[in-house]
Amino acid sequence: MENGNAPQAQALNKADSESRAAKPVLRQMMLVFLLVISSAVIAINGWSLWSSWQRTLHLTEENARNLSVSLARQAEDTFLQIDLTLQDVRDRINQGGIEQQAANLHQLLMARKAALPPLDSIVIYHASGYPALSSSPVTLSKTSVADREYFRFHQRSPDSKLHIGDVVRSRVSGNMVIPVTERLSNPDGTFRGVVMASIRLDYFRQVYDYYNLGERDLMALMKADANLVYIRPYSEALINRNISLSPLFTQLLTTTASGAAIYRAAVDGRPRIFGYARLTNYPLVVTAGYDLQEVRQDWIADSIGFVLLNLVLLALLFLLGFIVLHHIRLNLHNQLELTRVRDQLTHMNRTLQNMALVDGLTGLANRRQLDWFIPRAMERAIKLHTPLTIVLIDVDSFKAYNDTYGHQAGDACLRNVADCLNRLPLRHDELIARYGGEEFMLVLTDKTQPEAHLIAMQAVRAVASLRMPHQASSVEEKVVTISIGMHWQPRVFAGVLPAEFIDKADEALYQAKRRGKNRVWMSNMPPTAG
Ligand SMILES: Nc1nc2c(ncn2[C@@H]2O[C@H](COP(=O)(O)OP(=O)(O)OP(=O)(O)O)[C@@H](O)[C@H]2O)c(=O)[nH]1
Repeated sequence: MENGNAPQAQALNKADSESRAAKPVLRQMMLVFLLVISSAVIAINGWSLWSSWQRTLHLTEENARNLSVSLARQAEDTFLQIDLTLQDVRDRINQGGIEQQAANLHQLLMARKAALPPLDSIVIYHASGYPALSSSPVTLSKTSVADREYFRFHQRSPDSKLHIGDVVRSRVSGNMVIPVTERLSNPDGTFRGVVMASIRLDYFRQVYDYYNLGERDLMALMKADANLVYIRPYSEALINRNISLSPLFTQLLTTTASGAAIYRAAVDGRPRIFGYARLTNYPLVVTAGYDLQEVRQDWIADSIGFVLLNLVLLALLFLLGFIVLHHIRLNLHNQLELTRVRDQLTHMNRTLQNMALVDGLTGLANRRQLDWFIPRAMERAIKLHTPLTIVLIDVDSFKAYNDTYGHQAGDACLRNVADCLNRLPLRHDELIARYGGEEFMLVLTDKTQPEAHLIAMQAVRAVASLRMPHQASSVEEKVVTISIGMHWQPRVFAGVLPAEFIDKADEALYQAKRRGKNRVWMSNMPPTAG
């Protein structure tokens, strides 16, 4: 029975170790799954955020470019009106002189100034630099502008084109103004003077303030020589500053007249997303720049909800994964417990079964098993047309043995006899059982009569050869012996009862006893002494 426990214990250990081995594999699989999922979520979100940032940059560039183009058109319109006015004044002077039509020209200057809000004043200067006529209705200033950059430019240059000068503070009005001038030439080409329309810098402040921009965003109007004309946010210190080292002038404007790019502003070094446009007809450039840091902060503020939501989802996914893992572990543990309990029950069942079918003293099959076995053996013999033998064994003079050596010694004697019988060469479909008291029984299948008889003889000789002393024995050798009665049937027919077989064997045993014990008696064969 102990041997029967070993496979069960092995199976139990196997299931246990398999389950233990399954746990880390499952945990690893789940961790890999979570890792793959989280990597995918992070990658998708990263890609999505990157795309969103690129879209934001692209849109901001578009906005900056559109804004700069719009500012360029506005500037173009402003300067065109002034250009036309200056051309008109110059043409009239060329036709009729200044002094000759002073009253008319004065009226014209006043009318044009009134019609053009950006203008601070329109002044006609003599070649000496002193004003000849002005749009001002009051007394003419006596201040010379011969030292002004624009005046010296026209003195030097015979070019009759419109000139936009550096921003100056008007000596008449005190306002910061952009002098827009044209040269007046005598018929022989010599310098006759300058006609100037000054645009109030404040006008650009009004125009640029109209746009709704962030505090660090920037708009600027520059001359083509990279001198700043106006900048928002306004700083007087920056007016007329030259920013020719800006990438706008070193790279961008060298290839395209308008566009957008990210670069550090020359005025404060902050990176911005700039749109830029060069005016078509005038030597001016405008830029509009959105502060990159502010754009990024706005984008982060817009994206933070999305990122947080995804992080929460990721956290939930992990939580769910660990809950599932926990449940799988629990399930495995429960399965293992169930397997263990089932195996224990099976083991207990087998133990009970063995206890019910095995004789406690000798370890041989008991009477219950024998009663179950004989009908099966008979059925098999009927079906296969094979012989069947019942061998009944009785220990000789056993009462006397008990009386002589005691009941304990009697039990030991029975165990020795049982061991001896157990060593007989029986097949797996044959049985040796304790029939009751000091009686044993062999059920032999598919054996010829001589074969069966030989087995019985072997049993008698084997027990006698144990030479267990038995002083009270009626046998001459005074050792423990057995007597055997057996019945051999070449064919078993349906309807024959086990009791009929046993009775015949019992009768034969009686004969063996009667004829001196320590021998075999076969019901249908002559007796043979042991
Ligand atoms: N020690 C012991 N004795 C048992 C056991 N079962 C039966 N006996 C004894 O076996 C004896 C059987 O004696 P009997 O049936 O009179 O036959 P016998 O003395 O063997 O005489 P013969 O059969 O004629 O040889 C009885 O005294 C029983 O008490 C047992 O399990 N242990």
